[in-house]
Amino acid sequence: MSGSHTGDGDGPLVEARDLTFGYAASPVVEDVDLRVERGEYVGIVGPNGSGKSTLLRLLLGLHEADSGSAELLGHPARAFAERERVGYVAQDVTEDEKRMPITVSEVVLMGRFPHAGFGRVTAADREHAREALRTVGIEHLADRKITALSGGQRQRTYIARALAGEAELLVLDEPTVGVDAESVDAFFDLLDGLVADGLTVLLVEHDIGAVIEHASRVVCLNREVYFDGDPTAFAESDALDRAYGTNVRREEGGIVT
Ligand SMILES: Nc1ncnc2c1ncn2[C@@H]1O[C@H](COP(=O)(O)OP(=O)(O)OP(=O)(O)O)[C@@H](O)[C@H]1O
Repeated sequence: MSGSHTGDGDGPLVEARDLTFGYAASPVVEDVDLRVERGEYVGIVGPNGSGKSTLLRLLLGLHEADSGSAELLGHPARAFAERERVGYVAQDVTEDEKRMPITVSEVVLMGRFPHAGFGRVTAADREHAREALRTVGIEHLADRKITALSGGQRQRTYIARALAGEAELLVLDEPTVGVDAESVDAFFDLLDGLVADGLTVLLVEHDIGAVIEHASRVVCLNREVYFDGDPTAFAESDALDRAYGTNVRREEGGIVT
């Protein structure tokens, strides 16, 4: 999964220092320090509107920080060029996507383009793409138009594209929104398997219980970082109550905010 890239040594895949950003005058992400090492599985939680998606976009270099810095695989995030090394599964279906009358297998094959010699996709590239579809369990959807997928199937398509591209880091923004409970369990099992195979995962997720169960580390955000560390310690800490500004109920089988 680590691909053929070796240039960045063993440094962190993500490194943010004092990262601050606001759409208008007041910041929605403030003084955030975050470091993600290779092999980690980091879950970002926080109340609605707490800056989680914005933070991901800053880390990916899609917004320019007002102050502080964000580095992706050792490069300033804004200038990072080797996009195939980082798979991003965004929350919403983009307008571009809606206009794309292409199939699942074509989307996944696009992950191979940076690897294809002289811009030519080979039989080996196609096999990589098929393998990625098999890994995420949607081989049967290969010829389906991406505009005709459920939310969960779409997420898997973009994960497959990242795998086909040999991404080292997978960034997901609320991948289980609108996905039924059974499929959510299957989805987290899939992520567990990918992490076991060496992929690094950074995930924004509203289901705190799922993050505590699956991630190796939890970051709790409400504009600023309220907690960064071990999931079990997080479940027992008062950071959750402070960040959500409410008493969070801990019930068997989950955490209710
Ligand atoms: N493009 C934008 N222009 C102006 N304000 C924005 C924009 N995107 C987000 N915001 C505001 O920034 C704040 C943080 O939003 P963000 O989407 O990062 O939060 P979030 O934690 O991901 O929320 P949710 O859990 O509801 O998806 C919110 O107050 C939101 O209304």
